[in-house]
Amino acid sequence: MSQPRSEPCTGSGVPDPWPAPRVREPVDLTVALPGSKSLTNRALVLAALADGPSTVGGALRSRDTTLMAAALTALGSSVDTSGADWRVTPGRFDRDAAVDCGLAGTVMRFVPPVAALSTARVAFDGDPHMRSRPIGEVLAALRGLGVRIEDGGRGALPFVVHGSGSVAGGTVVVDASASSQFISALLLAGARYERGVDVRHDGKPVPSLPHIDMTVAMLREHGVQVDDPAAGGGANRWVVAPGPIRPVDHRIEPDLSNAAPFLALAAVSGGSVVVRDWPRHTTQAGDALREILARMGCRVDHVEEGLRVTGPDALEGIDVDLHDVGELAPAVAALCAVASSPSHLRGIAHIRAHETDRLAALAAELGGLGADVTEHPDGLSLRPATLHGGVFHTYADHRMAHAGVIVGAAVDGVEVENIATTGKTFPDFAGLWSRLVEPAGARG
Ligand SMILES: O=C(O)C1=C[C@@H](OP(=O)(O)O)[C@@H](O)[C@H](O)C1
Ligand SMILES: C=C(OP(=O)(O)O)C(=O)O
Repeated sequence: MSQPRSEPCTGSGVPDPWPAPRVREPVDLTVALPGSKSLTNRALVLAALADGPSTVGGALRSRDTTLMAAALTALGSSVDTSGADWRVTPGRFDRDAAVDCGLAGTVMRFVPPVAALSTARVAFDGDPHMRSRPIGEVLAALRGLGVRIEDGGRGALPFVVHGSGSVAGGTVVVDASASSQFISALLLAGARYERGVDVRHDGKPVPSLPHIDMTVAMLREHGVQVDDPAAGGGANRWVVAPGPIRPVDHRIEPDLSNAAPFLALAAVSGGSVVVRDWPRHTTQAGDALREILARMGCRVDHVEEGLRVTGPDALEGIDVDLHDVGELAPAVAALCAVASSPSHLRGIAHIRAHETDRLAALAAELGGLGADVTEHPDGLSLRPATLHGGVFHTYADHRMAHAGVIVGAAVDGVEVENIATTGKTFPDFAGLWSRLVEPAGARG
C-alpha cells in the first residue's frame, strides 16, 4: 500500500518510504546521465598529485565526489567545485587534516596513499558502516612502503596517517580479492613515491578488473609509465615508475553503471530507452550492461544520440558471472526477479563488503516482495514468481535503491525506503526518475 506522500520526508522533501513509480506502458525515453563516480574521483586524485592545475570537466556532483574534493582540499589542494567543470590546483600537503570517507570506498582507499605524501597528520573516519568495509590490506601495504599509520591494530577506520613528506615506495604484496580498489589506490599515488611502486596480488582472483584497467589508462593519460604484464587475464602485478604526473583536462563520461535502472525501464516495459553520449570505447564496468541486457532478450543498439535498449515481450533470466562488474549486481538481480525464466548470478562474494552485504540485502528485500530467491556464498539464484508490493529497504546503499525502483516499475505498491541514499553517486535521482517514469504510468 502507498504511504501518504506528505510524511515522513527525507531531508530533500521526498517522502520516506517513497512510492516507486509504476510503468504500465512501454516507455519511449531519452535520458542524459550525470558523470561517472569512478572517473571523477580518479581524475580528482590525479589532478591533486599533478604538476600543475587542471580541470575535471562535467564532474559528477554527488556525495562520493564532494567527499573526495573535500578530502583533497583538506590535505592542501585547491578544488573549485563552483561550476560544472571543477578546477583543481595542486598544493602542498602540509597541514593536519581530517578526512570524512562517508561510505565512499574510493575515498577510504584512494586518499591514504596520497596522505602518505603529506608532512602532517591526516585522520580518517566515515559512516558507521564504513568502519567494517575492508581497508587493512592498503594500510599494511603502506606500512610496507615506509609509511607510519596508527589504527589501534584494527586494520579499519578510524586510522591516522602520519606523513613524513615522502614515501620510499618499492615492492608490495597485497591480497586484493576483497576489492580492486586496494590496487587502484596504490597505483594512483605510486608515481609520486621515490621508487615508484611494484604491486603484486596474492590471493583469490581480484574482482572488478575493469576498474584497475581504468586506473592504468588514466595514469597513462597523465604521462605515468605503468607496466601491467598480465593485463586482461589473471592479472596480478602492476608496476608504476616514479616520475611526474602531467596535468590533464578531463571530460567525464556519463556513469554507465548508473544507467542500469534507466535501461531496465526499457527491459521491464518492453519499451525503448536511449542513454545519451554512451561512449563507443570506455573502461567503465557499466559498459557490460550492453551484453547482459542483450542476453536477457533486449535489443541493444548504438545510435547517433547514444545507446538504445529496447525491451522484449518477456524478459529472459540469465546465468552470468558478475565478478568483473559486481556493482551491476543489484540492478541485474532486480531484473532477474521479474524475468520469465530462472537466473543465476555468480562470482560476487566480494559485494558482501560493498555499501552493505548486497547478497544478503537483495535476498531479503527481493524475497520480501515475493521473489523466489536463494542466497549462495558467492551469488544468488532467482526463479520466476509473482511479486507483490511492500517496503524495499536500502541499507544506505544507492544500488539497493536502484534495485527497488526497478522492481517498483514492474510491480504495484513497491515503496523504497531512503531513496535519498541514491545521492551517493547521483544528484536528484528521485526527481529525474519521477519526471521520466510518471508520464508512462500511474504511481504504484
Ligand atoms: O575503483 C572504483 O571506482 C570501483 C571499483 C569497484 O570496487 P570493488 O573492487 O570493491 O568491487 C566498484 O565496485 C566500485 O563501485 C568502484
Ligand atoms: C561498491 C560501490 O561503491 P564504493 O566506491 O563505495 O566501493 C558501488 O558504487 O557500487
